[in-house]
Amino acid sequence: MTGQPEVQVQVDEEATARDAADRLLTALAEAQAARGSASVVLTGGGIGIGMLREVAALVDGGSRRDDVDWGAVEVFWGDERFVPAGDAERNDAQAREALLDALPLDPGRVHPMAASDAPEDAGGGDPDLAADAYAKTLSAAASRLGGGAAIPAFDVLLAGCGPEGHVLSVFPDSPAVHAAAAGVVGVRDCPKPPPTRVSLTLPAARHAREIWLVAAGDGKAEALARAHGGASEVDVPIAGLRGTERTLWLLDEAAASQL
Ligand SMILES: O=C(O)[C@H](O)[C@@H](O)[C@H](O)[C@H](O)COP(=O)(O)O
Repeated sequence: MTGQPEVQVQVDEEATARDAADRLLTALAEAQAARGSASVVLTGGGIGIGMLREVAALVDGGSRRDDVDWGAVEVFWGDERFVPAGDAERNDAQAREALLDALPLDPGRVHPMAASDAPEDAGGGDPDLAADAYAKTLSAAASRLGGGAAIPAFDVLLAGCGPEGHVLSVFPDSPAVHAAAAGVVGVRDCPKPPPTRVSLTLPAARHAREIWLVAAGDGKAEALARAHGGASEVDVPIAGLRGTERTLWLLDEAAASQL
């Protein structure tokens, strides 16, 4: 597991999202060159989706379009809002609108978390059932992509940061942050609406080769400083983000202002 994160700072949120997009295209292309496949874990939130729009701008007819063999990219989610399919609140709905629907992805390699109105045997109706269903999805993928028996060695896991240091749908001193096992959990009474979600645990996220925390705005500065200063992951969950090969914080000047 890597030590302190590598921090890269851009002038503002737009530049941070563009930098993250440029880096993601390079990382996916490098993963495919090295291993013949590439896997990315997407997240939600303003900059999590904003960077996907920047990827779309880079690949839309531009020189970067053919950098990545999109049919060989595996797409996962680090967390999802447990609402009906197609609900605009869903992270996968926002990702599809921002980027995915414009790419020649293999639908069989795009792995959304269950919607609340999915059939029960597909994880619908209860966030714990959805978590169990996603754990099975990850286990099947792990056998194809490599990594531990249950969790793939994701090439890049993207994460945002809340003002109190939450990441994915893992909040300070919550049941999810105390989940010691590498897995997927149902989240209830989430402080950030909508209240019911499904999320990877921090130990599951730490299977990723690279974890990129992408954050902007002075509202994140204190949490980032606390995490960088040694706070526990229970108190500041972003402190628990450590990739097996690299941990990268992509920040704007405001978010980095207290480091
Ligand atoms: O589903 C979600 O809401 C995200 O997974 C969440 O973890 C988000 O990334 C952070 O809350 C940052 O969101 P902003 O970038 O909008 O501040």
